[in-house]
Amino acid sequence: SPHSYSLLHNRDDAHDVYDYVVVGGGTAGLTVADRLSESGKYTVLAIEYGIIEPDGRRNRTNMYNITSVPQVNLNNRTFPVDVGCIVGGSSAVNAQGFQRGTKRDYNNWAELSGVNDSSWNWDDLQPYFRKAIQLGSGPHPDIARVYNMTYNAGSYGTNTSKHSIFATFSRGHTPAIIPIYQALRGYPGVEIPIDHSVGTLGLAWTPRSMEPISFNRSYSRSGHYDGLNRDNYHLLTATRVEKVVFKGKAAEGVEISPRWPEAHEGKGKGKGKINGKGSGKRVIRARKEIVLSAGAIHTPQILQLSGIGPASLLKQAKIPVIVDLPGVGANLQDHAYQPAVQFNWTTPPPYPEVNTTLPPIEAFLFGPGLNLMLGLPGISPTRYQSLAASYLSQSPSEFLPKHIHPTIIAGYAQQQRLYAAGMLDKNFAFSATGVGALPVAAPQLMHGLSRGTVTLNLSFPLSEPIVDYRFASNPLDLDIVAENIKFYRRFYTGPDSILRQYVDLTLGESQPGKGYQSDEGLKGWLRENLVPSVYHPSGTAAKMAREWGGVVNEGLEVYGVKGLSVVDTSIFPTIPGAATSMTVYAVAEKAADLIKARAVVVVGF
Ligand SMILES: Cc1cc2nc3c(=O)[nH]c(=O)nc-3n(C[C@H](O)[C@H](O)[C@H](O)COP(=O)(O)OP(=O)(O)OC[C@H]3O[C@@H](n4cnc5c(N)ncnc54)[C@H](O)[C@@H]3O)c2cc1C
Repeated sequence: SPHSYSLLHNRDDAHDVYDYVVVGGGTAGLTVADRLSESGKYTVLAIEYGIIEPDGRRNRTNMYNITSVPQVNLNNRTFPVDVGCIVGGSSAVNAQGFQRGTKRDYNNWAELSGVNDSSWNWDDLQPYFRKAIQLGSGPHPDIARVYNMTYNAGSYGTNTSKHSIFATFSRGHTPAIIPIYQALRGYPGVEIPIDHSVGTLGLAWTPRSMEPISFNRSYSRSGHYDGLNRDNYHLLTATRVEKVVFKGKAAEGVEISPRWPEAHEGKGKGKGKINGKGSGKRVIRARKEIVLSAGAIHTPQILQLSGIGPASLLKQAKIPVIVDLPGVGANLQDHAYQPAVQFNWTTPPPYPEVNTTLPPIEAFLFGPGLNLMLGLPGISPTRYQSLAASYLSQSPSEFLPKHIHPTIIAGYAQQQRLYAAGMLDKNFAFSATGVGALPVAAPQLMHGLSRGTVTLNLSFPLSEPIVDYRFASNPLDLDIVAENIKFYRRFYTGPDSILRQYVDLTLGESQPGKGYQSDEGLKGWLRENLVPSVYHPSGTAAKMAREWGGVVNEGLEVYGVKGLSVVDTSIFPTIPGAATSMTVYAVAEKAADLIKARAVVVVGF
């Protein structure tokens, strides 16, 4: 019966009312649902469109099928918008790089709250990073010795319970990366932090979201769902939340529909339950709170379908307006992926004999977790100040969508002020590159200046939303990425480079190629080749002041209504200069504490 088994195969098995309904059984959703149900005091239902499947299979059945609109500044190319559609969400399918942003990233979040005493800053978030992420294991001692690999154990928790998320360092042993590693260590502008978890940048080793010993994926399902078996916690899969239903301004419940006409799981394996009743819609109510954790693409869609969003858009869609919140679906950010700057060795540099019993692994392109993260002063010592000055001189509305609401412009003006300061800071990332054994560098742009949108498809509101990254709508984005290319050209072949004896720029540069020397030439190449997303969408229901286009307050509660909160990457006011999953776990841990603190205990199911 559903009372003793937490996975519901059919929506008809769910109760009519729970204390909490969590929408989305993804990275944040399963974390929050675990924390809200762990005391046993509250009943919790998590609702997930995906099903229980093996992790890591990047195919179309565990990924939504969404394509961006043509990107006008990238030669009208379109891009896949990959988001996990599976229990565990994107944490079940992601690339497992595990990092947090720098101090400035989270201190900016506090600034963008518009309140003086915001606890969403670097210092106040660190205990939540330690609660969220346990140190699986540090590097193997041989690797630490050979590669000077250091890490800060104190950045992680020490819990070894299997109901945890683990950060584990690589056991990869790749002697062929040593020459590039040594050359980077001595290169001007490259600092050596203890690791990237301490809030500063440079050349350091990054763990992965892996369990120790087994090296299996550590993700929200393994750490926050498998084996919990709590009577007060149900997970309903293969079920779509279409919208939140209101009584006045109070969120009462969610309207759900089955993913398939007869929603059930385990078809053909004797596990599923088919009762033929699964095709209609149904409302499930929440006594205390509905938590939207559907991710940065679907959370804004659900809000808009529920009547919370820009009033002008809702009117066009003929959706009654519950609250006019122009920020819903605005402020979309991601990290952009720059195709590799690629050289060929004339003769590869020799690497030393390494005394270890570890088997070597091949890590030619990305290496065993060695990452170079740079701020703009490190990338472009000659231009960073002028780039910051020209950014600051822009009118904030200049590159936002036309006719955008004034509150969005006001919020962007704040972001612009903070990013212009960040451009002068060597610890505010504009470039992150995995380091491997080949003379190839494919940096990500970590703080784009453009802002995109997620909006309802007005013709088919229940189909996938319209995603527009609007990448390079702010032309300075391409200038910054061009500086990244020039950094790697200098590193491999410039006068300071100790690698230049192995690479000849004129002969060895296979990409972009020696034909692309001018800034205009490089930017043209980027328009044809750059990818605006590495699947880290963020910011579409931002925790910012309402007069700055914010959607949720300091408690992550949606402005203007009661009983509705958002906990996922949508609430990031600005994207951190780091892959996003570690941060969303910390956000979910903090959110669970905030939600519990405002709960009043009610007894009974
Ligand atoms: C291919 C890929 C590679 C990545 N690589 C990395 C990496 O190396 N390192 C890193 O840190 N980050 C990486 N990321 C990003 C990171 O995984 C995400 O930022 C993070 O997991 C998002 O968490 P979330 O809780 O916001 O959303 P998700 O984990 O995406 O969860 C949202 C959940 O809501 C469900 N849902 C959506 N709509 C509905 C609805 N209407 N009804 C019911 N359920 C719904 C979805 O199915 C999903 O399970 C990657 C992501 C992808 C897709």
